[in-house]
Amino acid sequence: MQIKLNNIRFRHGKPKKREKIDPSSLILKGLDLTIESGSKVAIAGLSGSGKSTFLQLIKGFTQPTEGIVELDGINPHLDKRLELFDQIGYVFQYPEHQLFAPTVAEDVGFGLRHAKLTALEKETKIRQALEAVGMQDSVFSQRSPLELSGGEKRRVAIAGVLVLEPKVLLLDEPTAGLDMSSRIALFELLKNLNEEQGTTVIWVSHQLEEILEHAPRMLALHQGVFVADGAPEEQLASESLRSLFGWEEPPALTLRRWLYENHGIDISRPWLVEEMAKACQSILVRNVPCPQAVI
Ligand SMILES: Nc1ncnc2c1ncn2[C@@H]1O[C@H](COP(=O)(O)OP(=O)(O)OP(=O)(O)O)[C@@H](O)[C@H]1O
Repeated sequence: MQIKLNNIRFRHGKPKKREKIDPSSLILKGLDLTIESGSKVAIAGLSGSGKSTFLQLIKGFTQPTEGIVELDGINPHLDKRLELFDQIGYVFQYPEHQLFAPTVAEDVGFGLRHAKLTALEKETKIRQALEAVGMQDSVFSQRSPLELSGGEKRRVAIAGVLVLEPKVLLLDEPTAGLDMSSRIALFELLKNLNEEQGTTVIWVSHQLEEILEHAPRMLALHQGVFVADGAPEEQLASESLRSLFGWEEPPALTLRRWLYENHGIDISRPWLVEEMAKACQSILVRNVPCPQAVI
C-alpha cells in the first residue's frame, strides 16, 4: 500500500468556520512525502516533535487539519473508504499495557471477533500470529497475559496486530523497555514480514544505532517538519543535523568513516560487527590505533 502525504498540516481541535489557523498552533507544519509499498522507514525526532501524531494520521485515528493523506491514491475520509485503514496495523508504545483478555489466545484473536471465519480458521490464524512472534501456541495460548514477562507481553500485543495481516505496520517506539534479545527478535520479525510478505514497516525510534542498522530510510522530524529524509548513514553523517537534534555520531558510523578515510576500507550495509572487527584487526596488526570513539 502506497502512503502519500500532501501538504499535511495538523493541530489538535477542529478549526472554526473561516478560522485563520495560527501557524504556531500547528504540530505538523506541511508534510509532503511518499512511502512506497513494501518500504521500511524509521521516524526519528525529539520528544514532542509530532512523531506519534504522524503515525496516527496515517492510521486514520485523526484527520489532518489541512492537506490529504492518500492510501493507494485514495483519500479514505473523502472517498468514504475508511475500511482501507483496517489494512494498517498500529502497535502503540507499550502495547502490553492494553492486554486485557483472560488468555493469550483470546487477546491475540480479539481483532478477529467480527471476522467471518470458522472457529478452526480463527485458531489457525492465532497460532500463526503467535508463531510469527516466536511464541509456541501450545506453550502460551492458554496462559494469562498477566503472568508473562515484559518481552513476551510485547510479542503477544504485536501478534494481536499481525493476526489481521496488515499491509502496513506502524510501531511507536517498539523496542522501548525491551532487553537486547527481545530487540533482536523483534527486528528479525520485522525483517521477515517486510522481505517475505512485503509488509510496509514504519517505526518511531529514539535509538540511532537501531535506525542505522535496520532502516534503509530515515525521516527526521523537527518541530513538525521533516528536516531529513534518506539513508540514515548519509543523514547522520551531517554535523549540522546532529547538532540540531543534539545527537552524537553513532560509534558504528564513526568506525565506518574512520576505516574509509584512513584505510580506504568501505564497509557496506549491513555493518556487521564481525566485518568491522575483522577490518580493524587487519589494521591493528599493522599497529595503527583505532579511533577513541570505537574503543
Ligand atoms: N490530545 C492532544 N491535545 C493537544 N496536544 C496534544 C495532544 N496529544 C499530543 N499533543 C501535543 O502534540 C505534540 C506532539 O505530540 P506527539 O505525541 O506526536 O510527539 P512525539 O514526537 O511522538 O513525542 P515522544 O517522542 O515524546 O513520544 C506535543 O507537543 C504534545 O504535547
